[in-house]
Amino acid sequence: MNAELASLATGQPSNVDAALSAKIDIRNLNFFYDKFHALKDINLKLQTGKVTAFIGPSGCGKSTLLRVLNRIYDLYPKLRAEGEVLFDGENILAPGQDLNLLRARIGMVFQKPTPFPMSIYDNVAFGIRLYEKLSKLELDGRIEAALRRAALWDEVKDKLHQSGLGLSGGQQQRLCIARSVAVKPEVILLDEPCSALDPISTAKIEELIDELKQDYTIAIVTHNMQQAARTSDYTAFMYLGQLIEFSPTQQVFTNPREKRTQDYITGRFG
Ligand SMILES: Nc1ncnc2c1ncn2[C@@H]1O[C@H](COP(=O)(O)OP(=O)(O)OP(=O)(O)O)[C@@H](O)[C@H]1O
Repeated sequence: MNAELASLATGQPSNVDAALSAKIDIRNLNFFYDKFHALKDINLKLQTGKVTAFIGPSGCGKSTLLRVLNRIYDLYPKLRAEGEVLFDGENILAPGQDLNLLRARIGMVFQKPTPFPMSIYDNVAFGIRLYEKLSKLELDGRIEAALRRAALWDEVKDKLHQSGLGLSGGQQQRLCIARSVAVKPEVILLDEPCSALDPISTAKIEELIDELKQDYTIAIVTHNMQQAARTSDYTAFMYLGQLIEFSPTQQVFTNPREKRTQDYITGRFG
């Protein structure tokens, strides 16, 4: 078997040290919106402590894939996943999972900032209060740490008890990242986190991704090729529900294996 086929068969990107560990190992994943087959036999590994970018034309299944990873689809009837998603070796698609715990371990930040209609402090405290009983002092410490982690502390430290909805779009998105980080997840899923942001806020989020990857495994969906190239270690190119190419980011952007990847990244379609 040549390297490309081996890479697709194992879900391991080509040119990757096989000794790297997979935080999430997606095996033969198929996903259906009722009768519509949205993800077709996906095999892919998210390496621990790395950033994996998902790119591809609108409707190719990027967001669907991210939503499978923390089982958001369970909230809706007639949606179903087949195959396996191993998270530290355990299949999270199997019945009997504690979905609240899963969503704390695999956090998600959406395209549109979604702060809750409550104070900045309570937004970040929300998830912590669900899972842990902390003293006021401990909670204060955790909230400060999460806001610092999300590069937002300096901008909000004097107005923690004002509404999160009063922040700018870029600040709201960093608040959502702080809320996700506060519950100490292991994986963070970012679904086009910068699409509603200006270039300065976008640059801040990108810096943040770089910083966060020291502690977390990150997956990011983006339509911005420069952003994928800047922020990620690996890039997955999807098309019509299939994984077409999965390689180290530098390779995808300098020497893609597939013509369809080349056409997409050079703007020839999509
Ligand atoms: N709730 C739903 N019910 C039925 N079909 C859906 C649903 N959500 C998505 N789809 C379909 O599944 C396919 C994949 O959609 P998805 O949102 O994952 O694509 P995407 O690559 O993230 O697109 P975009 O870049 O535009 O956000 C599309 O054909 C879409 O129409």
